[in-house]
Formats: sequence, C-alpha cells, structure tokens
Amino acid sequence: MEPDENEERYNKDYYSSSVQGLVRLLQVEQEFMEKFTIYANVLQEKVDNLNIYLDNLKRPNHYTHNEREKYVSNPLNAFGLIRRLNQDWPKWQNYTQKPLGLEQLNAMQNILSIAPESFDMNETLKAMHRIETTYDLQPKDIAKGLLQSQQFNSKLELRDCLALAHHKFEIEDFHRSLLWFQEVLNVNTNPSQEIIDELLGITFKDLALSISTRSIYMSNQSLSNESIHELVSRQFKDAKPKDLEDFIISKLKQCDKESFTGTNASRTPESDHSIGCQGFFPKSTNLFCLYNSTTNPFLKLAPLKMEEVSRDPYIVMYHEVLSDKEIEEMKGEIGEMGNGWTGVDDPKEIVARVFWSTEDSPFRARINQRISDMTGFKLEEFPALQLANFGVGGYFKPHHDYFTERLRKIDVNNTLGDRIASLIFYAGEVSQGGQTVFPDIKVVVEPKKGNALFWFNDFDDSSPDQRSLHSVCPVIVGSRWTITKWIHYDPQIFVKPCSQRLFK
Ligand SMILES: O=C(O)CCC(=O)C(=O)O
Ligand SMILES: [Fe+2]
Repeated sequence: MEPDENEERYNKDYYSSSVQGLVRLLQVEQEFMEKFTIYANVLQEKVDNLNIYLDNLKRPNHYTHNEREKYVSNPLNAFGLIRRLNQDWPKWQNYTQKPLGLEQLNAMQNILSIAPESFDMNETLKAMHRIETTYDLQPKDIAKGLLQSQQFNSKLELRDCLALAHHKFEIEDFHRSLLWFQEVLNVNTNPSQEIIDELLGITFKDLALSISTRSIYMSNQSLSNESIHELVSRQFKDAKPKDLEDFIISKLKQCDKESFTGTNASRTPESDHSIGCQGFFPKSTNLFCLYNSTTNPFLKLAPLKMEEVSRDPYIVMYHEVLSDKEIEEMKGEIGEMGNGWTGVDDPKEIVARVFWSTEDSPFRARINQRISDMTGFKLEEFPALQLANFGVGGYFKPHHDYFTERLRKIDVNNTLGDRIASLIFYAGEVSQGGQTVFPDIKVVVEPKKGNALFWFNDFDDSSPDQRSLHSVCPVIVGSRWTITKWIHYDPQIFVKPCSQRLFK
C-alpha cells in the first residue's frame, strides 16, 4: 500500500473500530428502516387503492361475442364503458405515474451518504478473521451463533457467509474460504428468501470470477489483465448457479490442497499471544492477594485490594478501584474521539477510538489521585489520561510501552523521560476476549470492569525490561473501555530514584 493511501486510511472515521461508533451506526440503520417502512407503506397504499377500484369494477365475464354484444347493447353499460375510458382510466394512468414517497427516498439517500464505506467493511472483515483465527473458532460454529462455548441468538445470513468466504479467498486462506463457502451452501433458504437473494444479486459469480482470475493468472503470468478478464467473462457467460457452485467448491479444494502440500506448506505456528488469548498459559502459583494500605496514609482507612499477577517482572491488579458512577462520568468527559491504531510499521490497523483528556476536571483529578494512591507516583506534570473504546475484534499487537525510536518521535511529552510504568483501568463489560497478555512471561489478565492493572516497563536502573512486552486479545463480545496512564520517569526522580539493577 502506498504511504499516502495509509495516511488517508488513518484519517477516516470508522464505525467498526469502537462500540461507540457501532451504536451510532445502529441508529443510522434504525432511521433508514423507518424511512424504508414509510416508503413501503406509501407504495402499499397505492396498491390498495388500485385494488379497491378494480374490485368495485365488477362486471360479468364475457366469453363469447354474443355475450359481449348483449352487454354493450344496454345503454347503462355502454355509458359506463365510454365514461370510464374517457374519464377514469386516464386518471388512474396519471396516478400510477405520480412519483411516490419522494421525501422518504431523499431521506434514505441522505442516510446512505453516511453509510460505512469499503475501508470500514474491509477493517471489519479483517477483524472477523482475527477473532476466528486468534481463538481458532470454526466457521460452522460462528455461522450459527456459537462463540467459544457461548450460544447466542444471533446468527449469520447467507450473504454474510459469502462475504467472509470471499475475503478468506482474497487473503489466500483457502481452507477457511472453503469452510465458509460450505456454510453458504448450508444456510437454508425458503422460497421468499430466494426472491430477495435474486434482487440483491446473490449469485456466486463474484467469488467464481475472483477464483478464476487467480487461477488463470497463476497458470500464465504473462497474460494482460484485459485478456484474463476476457477469458474469465467468457468462461461464465452461460453458467448456471449450480455450475458456479461446483466450480467454486472444486477450485477451493484444489487451492487448499496445494497450500498444504506446496512450498508454503509450513503453517505459521500459533503465537504466544494467541495461546494466551485461548487461555492455554500455565496457571501461576505462589502469588498473593493483599491489602495495600501503605503507599498513602489515606489507604490506612481505605486499603486497596491488590492481587499479585507476577512478582518478577512486577505486575499487580487492583480490584474494584473504579466505580460504575465514575465510568459514567468518564463517558461524559469524552469529546470528539480519534483513531487508535496498533502496529509499528505501515499499514497499521485501526482498532479503537481514543480520547485524550487534556482538560482538568474533578473526574480526572480523582483518577490521578487514585493512581498515585496505588503506585505512589507523582502525576502532576503529566495529568492527561487516555480513554479508549474498542470495536469489532479490537486488539493490540505485542508491543512495549517504553520508548523506542518510534515512540520518541511521536510522543510530544518525551521531555518527561521514558514511560517507566503503565496502568490500565478496565472500564467496560467484556464477557469474551479482550484480555491483556504478556506473551514472553506467559501471563494473561481478564479485563474485569472496575479493576486496574499496573506494571513496570523498565528495570530499576531505568533500562528497558523486554519482558514487559504486552498485547490485547481481540474482543469477542463486549464494549472494552479503558483508561490508560503512562507514568513517565523524570517526575519520579525522588519517589523512585534510579538504582542499580539487581541481576539474579
Ligand atoms: O488496554 C490494554 O489492556 C493495554 C493497552 C496498551 O497496551 C497501551 O495502550 O499501550
Ligand atoms: Fe501498551
């Protein structure tokens, strides 16, 4: 991808990257459906009116010439006939041509102008793939609403499965493409659904075209795009749906087999990140829960519940340190949010919406005070908090929070020194996925609402501790809100003086 293209992608507004955005989109669809319903009613009213007139126009059937002759010989019938064709039918004709529901049609068009664009759709396809592969979920389960061991009432429809099958083909995951296409064929369609499928153009042609284009290109890479296009369109000119279906299945099977036996046969082994997300890290032992009542004199009265997550490197979880009321307050603080992304090199992925609270507020002061109570660190010189809301499959790739060359460039606050420690408040209900993982030390933490996770990024001598590598598992179900605080080094000069590193 060209750098400019990336730049453009990073500046777009995504619905898919936050639950907040998705809530707005649900409202957009609701409004669209309301206009659509009114439009359908207006059309229905017209049909009803036509039927009333037709029903009233009762007259006997005339099968023979004699019957017809007899009918028009009666002046009452003759008069009615002439008058209707002279006066009524032209009016009906006018009526049928009168544009209907223009107001709704315009409103619908306006609503569609803010519908998700292809960059949003692509990001969502990638997110669905991320959920599927990180947790090794099976298409047949996902399609019928089974996510891990949770059965939901929601399920995917035929066009959803087809879009997923097509995406897997594009990214050359032929195995999953085949599985998804089999789900397409498994979805039961009733006859009324078939009419809709026909109207929306649910033929398998697009996928068949992509598959054929690739296979012609692979067998003859010197052909021009135009010649390939010509060959492909000729191939499917008179194809029936069943032909397309057979073609897709057989080609996908072949591609799947080749990718297993070919040169790129070695499947990438599962990453520690993914193993952690699936809950397969060994359980830690010898760790304690305790009350912290010493960092601040106030804690003697109200000690904080602290759970050791890892002793070396030091990671702790504070329980129940953010109330639901404070979470509501936090949401009230949020202004225009920006894109949050993950990854160091382009193309980075848009995975959340973030808001930097740079203005002082009672909420922010209280949260900073709490962080000081928990950690003993001084935050006056860098009081800003980062609030984030994740979206479909939102996650973070493994990364370090301490300054690397890249972070040094983008972090305007780097005059305060490195980020020696990080603290994350979990502020949303996440029932599946969304854990914070430390892949190198095989630690995984559930993002329990109201809790806060604290860890050091640097050793005591301020050199970076690579074991602080961490990531976030793709959210499966839930609205993952977080408040992030990076604790900078320089203001802590007296609180935590740089000391010699103790090597074990
Ligand atoms: O949200 C989390 O659990 C971690 C976030 C994180 O790693 C970061 O913001 O640097
Ligand atoms: Fe981080």
